[in-house]
Amino acid sequence: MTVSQVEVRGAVSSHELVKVYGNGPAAVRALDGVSTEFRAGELTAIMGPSGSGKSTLLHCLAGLDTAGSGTVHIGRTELTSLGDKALTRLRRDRIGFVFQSFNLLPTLTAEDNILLALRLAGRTADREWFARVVDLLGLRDRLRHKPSELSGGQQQRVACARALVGKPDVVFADEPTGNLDSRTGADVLAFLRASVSDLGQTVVMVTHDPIAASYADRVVLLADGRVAGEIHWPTQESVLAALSTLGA
Ligand SMILES: Nc1ncnc2c1ncn2[C@@H]1O[C@H](COP(=O)(O)OP(=O)(O)OP(=O)(O)O)[C@@H](O)[C@H]1O
Repeated sequence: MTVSQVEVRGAVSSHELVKVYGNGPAAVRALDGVSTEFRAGELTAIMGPSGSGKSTLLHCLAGLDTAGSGTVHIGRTELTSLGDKALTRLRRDRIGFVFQSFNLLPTLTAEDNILLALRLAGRTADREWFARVVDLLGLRDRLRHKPSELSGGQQQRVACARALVGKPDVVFADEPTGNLDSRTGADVLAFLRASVSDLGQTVVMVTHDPIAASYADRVVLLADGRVAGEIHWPTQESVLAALSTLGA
């Protein structure tokens, strides 16, 4: 398959992505030529040992960090060639984010948190889509609550709704269950899974957790800043076995 075919098919792709931190003898090659594709309508997990480059890759794919060389495409748009303004617009309009630490604004209600980015962009929410997302996430009776009045799992569900409400091309999730206990973590993973299976969204998630990875359609494995393999229809067992061969 040629690169251009990959660009058109994949929701997100990277080609020979290189990111070096620092310089001289202390330089760290966090990404060392990462070429990979994340397909539309799939939930993909990025896994690998600590320090293998997972967060750096996610941040470069999402336009939160810039690579030293190589390209990233979101659909047909080459993100790596965009100026600051266009990149900000692309992040706002076409990408959703879910972080480990929820990142909700404490003074706003759940509903206002969910809708804030759309309002700042001067867009109005598609009320039918908003209702589907809110119902999928079980947030209907929590919309008037502030984050401090919600449990950690509910706050992360609000963050998922915020990521999905603008119908982004892709949602990037960085350790979305890292701050949750296993039961509420399972709820959030089930919602991310349903956002793909039921709403047709595309999710790329960094995780350490083989259970979280087992919700994915595919796992992309990183080691030492390079793609070290992939697992289709991962199970906890297949993920653990693959990670142990990588020394994780
Ligand atoms: N801002 C930075 N400055 C210098 N080195 C960095 C910086 N961010 C990351 N690194 C280094 O780049 C490499 C990849 O880091 P990254 O955080 O992407 O790995 P990771 O796989 O997400 O790790 P973890 O699983 O521990 O979160 C590591 O060696 C890390 O120390």
